[in-house]
Amino acid sequence: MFESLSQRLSGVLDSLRGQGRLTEDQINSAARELRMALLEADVALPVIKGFVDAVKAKALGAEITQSLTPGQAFLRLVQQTLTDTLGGEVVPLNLRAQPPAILLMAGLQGAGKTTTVGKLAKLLKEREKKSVLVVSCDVYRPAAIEQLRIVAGQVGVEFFPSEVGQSPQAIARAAVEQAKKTYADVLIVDTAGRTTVDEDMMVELAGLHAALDPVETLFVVDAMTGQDAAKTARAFADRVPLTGVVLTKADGDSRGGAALSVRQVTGAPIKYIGVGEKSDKLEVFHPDRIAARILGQGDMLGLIEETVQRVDAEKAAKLAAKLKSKKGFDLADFREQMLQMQNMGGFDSLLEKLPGGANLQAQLKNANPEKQVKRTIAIINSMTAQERQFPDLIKASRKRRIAAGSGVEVQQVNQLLRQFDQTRDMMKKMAGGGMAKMMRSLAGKLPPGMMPRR
Ligand SMILES: Nc1nc2c(ncn2[C@@H]2O[C@H](COP(=O)(O)OP(=O)(O)OP(=O)(O)O)[C@@H](O)[C@H]2O)c(=O)[nH]1
Repeated sequence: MFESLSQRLSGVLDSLRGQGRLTEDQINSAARELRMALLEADVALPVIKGFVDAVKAKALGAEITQSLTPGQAFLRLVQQTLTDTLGGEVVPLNLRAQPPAILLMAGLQGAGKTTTVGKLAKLLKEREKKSVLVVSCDVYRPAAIEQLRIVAGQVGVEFFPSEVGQSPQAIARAAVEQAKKTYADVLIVDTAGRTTVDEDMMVELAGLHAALDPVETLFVVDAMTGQDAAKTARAFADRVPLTGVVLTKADGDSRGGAALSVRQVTGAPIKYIGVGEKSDKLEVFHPDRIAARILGQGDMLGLIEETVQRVDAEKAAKLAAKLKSKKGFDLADFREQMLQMQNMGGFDSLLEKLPGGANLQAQLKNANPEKQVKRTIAIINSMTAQERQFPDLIKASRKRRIAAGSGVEVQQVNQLLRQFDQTRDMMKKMAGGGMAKMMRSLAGKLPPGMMPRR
């Protein structure tokens, strides 16, 4: 995410690290570098000016010039300014309305509106336990209505059919009636987008807004379009009161200009960030965590949340019980853990949240964890049930057979067995109550609604 900006900023900060003191000249030069990095990231000019002025003014103050570790103090200052520029605090989705809470989606064609409707519907259904109805008011393209129908089916929410030729407002009103009749908690209304901002689109959107009186009007915008994204958002915000922005395609090689400009240019907070095409690739936008990620500090809390959400709580509980039983932890359990890791949905998004910046991520990606997990599962699959239960008894001749059966070298079978031993030792230590303690303390730190409810 925002890789080039991340590298540029980390470069500026690295050059200050380890300095005993920072002179005014060094601060001015770092400020110039920051300005260049933000220009390259296609951040809107007034935002750059505000950012650099704020950093410079504070950096020249006593806190940094007299700090014993000025490089670190400067990093904290940039991180805080970056967080503020991205919006400061998380602004949660507002669903406080007489049901159905209506979410109106707006944006240009291809920005990712329909995909985002699906992602949002899934998130509300699975994490908030809301019943969701979706409807398309794109009466110009039957394919758009069909796309929403398919997306709704994929994420398992109700779809209200509409047809080309109907008026968008009539569709919207009928959908509200349907939502009331079926006691839906949330109604998400997808709208038609055009390739550029045009008057007809604005009039239609303003009409829909007036007819629906939505609790949220979310502007969906492609992060790849840089500061243009902020300008387009501004044009929309001038016509309908936007309550939030969804920044899509942040997984691409977007330079970061949209994320850094949108809040200040429109006043509307970024509420979600789209990080992939699949329906689970939508994250709540945490300005502080994104700032930390951009500066290579990682996002451990995000990583933990993602892990907790995706791990199957029931299986984890069974595993914990088994650890305490006489049988203990065996290779079948180890395989189960590997399958759960696969289930965590793409290692890329996990790696991105580790501290260490782009370089470490690249190194880890080269190690190809996905492939290693697959190989581990293949090796365990080639064993007999008894071997999985008592791996210590596997003889050399069997190791050769297992290696041949799973298409690997014997050395890799040995490596897996060593890895299993280490994991088993660790699990034994945790079984003494450590695991439960860790989970409880984690649960206390997570925002409500983040723990799995299975
Ligand atoms: N990589 C990536 N692709 C995305 C993301 N969100 C949407 N897309 C892709 O962007 C393309 C356009 O998305 P749509 O949801 O069809 O866009 P739309 O705004 O509804 O477009 P119209 O219906 O034409 O107005 C699709 O190929 C999506 O898969 C994202 O967060 N990451």
